[in-house]
Amino acid sequence: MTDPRILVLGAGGIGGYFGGRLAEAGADVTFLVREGRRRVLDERGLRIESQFGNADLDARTILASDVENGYDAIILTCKAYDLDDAIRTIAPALASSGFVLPLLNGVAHIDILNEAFGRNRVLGGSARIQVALTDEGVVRQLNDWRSITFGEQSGEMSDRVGVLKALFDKTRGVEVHAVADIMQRMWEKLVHLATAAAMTCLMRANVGEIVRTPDGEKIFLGLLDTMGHIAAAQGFRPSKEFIETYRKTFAQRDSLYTTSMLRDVERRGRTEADHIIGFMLQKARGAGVDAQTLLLAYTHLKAYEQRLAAGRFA
Ligand SMILES: NC(=O)C1=CN([C@@H]2O[C@H](COP(=O)(O)OP(=O)(O)OC[C@H]3O[C@@H](n4cnc5c(N)ncnc54)[C@H](OP(=O)(O)O)[C@@H]3O)[C@@H](O)[C@H]2O)C=CC1
Ligand SMILES: CC(C)(CO)C(=O)C(=O)O
Repeated sequence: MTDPRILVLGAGGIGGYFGGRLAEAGADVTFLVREGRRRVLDERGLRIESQFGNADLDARTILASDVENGYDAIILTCKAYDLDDAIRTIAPALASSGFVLPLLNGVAHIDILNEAFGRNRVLGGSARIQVALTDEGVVRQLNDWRSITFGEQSGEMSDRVGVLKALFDKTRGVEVHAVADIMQRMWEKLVHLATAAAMTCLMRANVGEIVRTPDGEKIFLGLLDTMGHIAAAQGFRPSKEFIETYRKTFAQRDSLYTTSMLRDVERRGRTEADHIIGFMLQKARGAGVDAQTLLLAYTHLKAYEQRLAAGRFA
């Protein structure tokens, strides 16, 4: 597999950025999108705005109704609430020797994908980036985070992981890591994201705005510890280095850092509350970890969902 046919499901923030960077570097990339996104891509092309270089690309797109078999790699970039539909859509596209690389936040989707495709056809993956799709359909990168990390669930350094890494190595604006401990990395990312998303959504503020309140830093760091205990109870204790890094991140008084979940709330969209915050709460309960702030954040997001569903936002 030297020049894999790659299908990227979704051309939103993550799919548009990483798929776009691969296409820009000459990889064989097709985007599987829905009608609305296709219209924008056909009219305006795929535009990436980034401090690592803007790009205007003619993205090759297909709809679910056009799907044919034969893709060697499918990069899955939907939100968790679209996962079931996405699985149904990509299943006929995956070549018999092909694999799926999901870039969703969280870890719960891995079991679902394993069930659908078999564990040996599903890589683990994680993206550390802040990127959003603007109202005009532009993929806008918001800071200098730009890494993608992936690997076999088994830990093997397989040829297909090497091929994918080599393709990303050719791109600009992407740092790529092929790793032998992807599940540990995904859990660490979940500890980071769940802490950041719970706090930014609960307070409707960025990290700096929270830290500058009298007790914000204490609550933030307490929640980071709680998330670490939850991960440890699942067999994925975050490393000391990881905790030290994020203790600094969540104590930074001038930080402008926000999360994609807060951006979803602010645009009155659906969130991944169940997949990220609800999942961690459920694991906390199972392990007997005290998680009051997490419970509050989850309740807050579920109340928001009800208000959204009832159309009670002006
Ligand atoms: N944005 C960020 O900074 C980061 C996001 N993540 C994670 O990455 C994942 C994706 O997030 P993000 O890119 O921001 O989300 P977006 O909403 O920007 O993009 C998701 C895209 O997937 C498309 N999609 C969903 N289902 C289908 C389907 N069946 N067929 C075709 N297209 C489909 C959606 O299409 P449509 O427009 O038609 O609904 C949408 O454009 C999430 O799990 C998120 O938590 C991880 C790190 C950072
Ligand atoms: C935590 C962060 C910013 C890191 O990539 C993220 O994943 C998100 O906002 O969804």
